[in-house]
Amino acid sequence: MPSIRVGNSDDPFEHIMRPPPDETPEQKAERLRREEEAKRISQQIDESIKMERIERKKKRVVRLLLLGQSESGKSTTLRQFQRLYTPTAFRQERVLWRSVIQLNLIRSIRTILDALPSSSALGSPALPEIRERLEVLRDVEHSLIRMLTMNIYGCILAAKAVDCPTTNGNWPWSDQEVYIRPGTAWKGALAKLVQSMGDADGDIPPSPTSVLYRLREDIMALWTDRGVREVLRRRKLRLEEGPGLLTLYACVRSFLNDIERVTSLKYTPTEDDVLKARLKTVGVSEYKFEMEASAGKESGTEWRIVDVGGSRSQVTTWMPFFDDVDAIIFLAPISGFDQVLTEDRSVNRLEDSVLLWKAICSNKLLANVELVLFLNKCDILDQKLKSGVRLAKYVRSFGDRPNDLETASKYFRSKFNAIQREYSPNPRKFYGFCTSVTDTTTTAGILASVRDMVIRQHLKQSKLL
Ligand SMILES: Nc1nc2c(ncn2[C@@H]2O[C@H](COP(=O)(O)OP(=O)(O)OP(=O)(O)O)[C@@H](O)[C@H]2O)c(=O)[nH]1
Ligand SMILES: [Mg+2]
Repeated sequence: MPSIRVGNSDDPFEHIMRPPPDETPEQKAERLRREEEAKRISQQIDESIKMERIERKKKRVVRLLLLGQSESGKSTTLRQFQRLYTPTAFRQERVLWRSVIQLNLIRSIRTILDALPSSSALGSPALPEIRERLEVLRDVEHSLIRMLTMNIYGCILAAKAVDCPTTNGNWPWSDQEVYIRPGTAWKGALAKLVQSMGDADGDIPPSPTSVLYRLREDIMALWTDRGVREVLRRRKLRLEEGPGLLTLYACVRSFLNDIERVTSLKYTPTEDDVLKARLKTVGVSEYKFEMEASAGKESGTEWRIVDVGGSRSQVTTWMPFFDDVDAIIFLAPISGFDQVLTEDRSVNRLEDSVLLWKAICSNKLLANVELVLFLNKCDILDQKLKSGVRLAKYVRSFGDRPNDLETASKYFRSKFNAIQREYSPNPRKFYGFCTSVTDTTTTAGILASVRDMVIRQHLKQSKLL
């Protein structure tokens, strides 16, 4: 490329910038003033670029991965993070969960209806009529699923024939569980849908809210009927009572302990309801947020929490996220010692968790990643043991230790710790907590410890780089 040579200078701009030869003293003073001003502005810009760079370096992006089998409590843990660290957004989104919670409740009622024998010689004399009136809930369930699936633009939510056992499978939707696709887009889509309905309740016809309200007495009568309870007991539809939550069977979540509240016309989910709602995850989603100043932490810390689908077919999607992660929270729902996986009824839930834990501990890609173990669903474990289920019957090595929560959780903790010690490629510290992630008070303290540990680990890693 030809160069422009003017005078003795190699600088092509000198020629352009050189003052005119006939410059008057006034013009010169004005030029110098302008040059001084330009220099000041340029220095200001340089300074702000420098500051921005320092800020960017200081800004922490911490990555946390949630792992564990399906229904272990990963998404619930993520919601706890959201509740604690982005409380405003979490509160605002509560209304979007109403349809999911209504569906959870209706599912449980339908499971009970399906479990009842057709003979009318059962429970109170009014039961046959009650059952007949409740049949309409099948249609409501159908329309709620449709709304949560096809009607939401682009099938952001989807219903799929999954692994969910049914009592008699004679209903077209009985083996389907609604799940969410990755990302938070479903919330936006649902918000738009609720808005577009235009009515105060945000329902679609037939309004699930009004049907549930009309049937609330019947629902309560069904749920409290002694004959019905006896059938559920005989058919081994185990009732797992959590605080305010009652779980029927492995895959059916319900709000049967809150019928009056959930079926009211003005029902808006509470924060606890959102934590207890069941919406299966399929795929992997990264949730980004900055801690709100109101959450008591400095803003500017960006968190990226990855929530994965835990069912067996989903495990292969975890791998790409092993790179560049600061810490992993692994959830093992220890209440599942006497349960099987919904997707493979030949596999014991606890055994599956142990195998997954072993695989994570021994993974070379994760050799320097901190592992935090949540022995989850301790509330259900407690109730199970108190109701007389003997742990040693399912876990022989538990032997004749006392059949209580404290002994059982200590036992599990030491077993998981031993696996971690044996299989980790490099020695690592063991962080093991007994959790009930639906419980906000205890979980808040645990998540604060995890947060501090993750930030410490992140800083340590940054210094090593
Ligand atoms: N009682 C009780 N219920 C819990 C606990 N943790 C989670 N749950 C409930 O168990 C159900 C499953 O929890 P999720 O957080 O959806 O499970 P997940 O691991 O995300 O499951 P996938 O998305 O299928 O992988 C939800 O209804 C939760 O409210 C707990 O500690 N105690
Ligand atoms: Mg999930």
